Amino acid sequence: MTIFFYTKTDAYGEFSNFSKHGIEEDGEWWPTVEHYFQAQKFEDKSYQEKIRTAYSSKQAAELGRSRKVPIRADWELVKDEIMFRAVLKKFKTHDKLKELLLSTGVQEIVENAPGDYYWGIGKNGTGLNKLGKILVSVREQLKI
Ligand SMILES: Nc1nc(O)c(N)c(N[C@@H]2O[C@H](COP(=O)(O)O)[C@@H](O)[C@H]2O)n1
Repeated sequence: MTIFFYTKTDAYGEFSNFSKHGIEEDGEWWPTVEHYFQAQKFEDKSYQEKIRTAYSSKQAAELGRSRKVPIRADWELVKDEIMFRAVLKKFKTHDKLKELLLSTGVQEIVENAPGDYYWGIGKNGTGLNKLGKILVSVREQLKI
């Protein structure tokens, strides 16, 4: 069976980066993985802080997707590794989430995000599902 997730309130919503499960990175507390991931797009420290303190993951995503502030030149090269590290930290930080992820066994995990053909599968199912694949890699890492 395949595990699909997308919104925070549906089954496996905890797998979304928008879920309220914070992580500590770079000596700071980030309210969600989304806050951390979006902030890493920028070299501007004050803009990073604006994203870190955004009142919701949705607002953090909006700030991170704005191009009023330039993003780092190497973003496309580093974004997968940054996402993996942040998601791994989330599941190492929250024991209940770790249990939930391990309970999925060997099943495929899919971010059913209609508008996202990179991290999710997009509207027609042809997206790359990078986040789902990262969750599977994190699950493997947690078993070691
Ligand atoms: N809930 C939700 N809504 C969307 O519109 C989405 N695109 C996603 N996917 C998540 O978006 C994050 C990365 O977005 P960008 O690379 O900045 O566009 C990442 O957390 C995906 O899982 N989720």
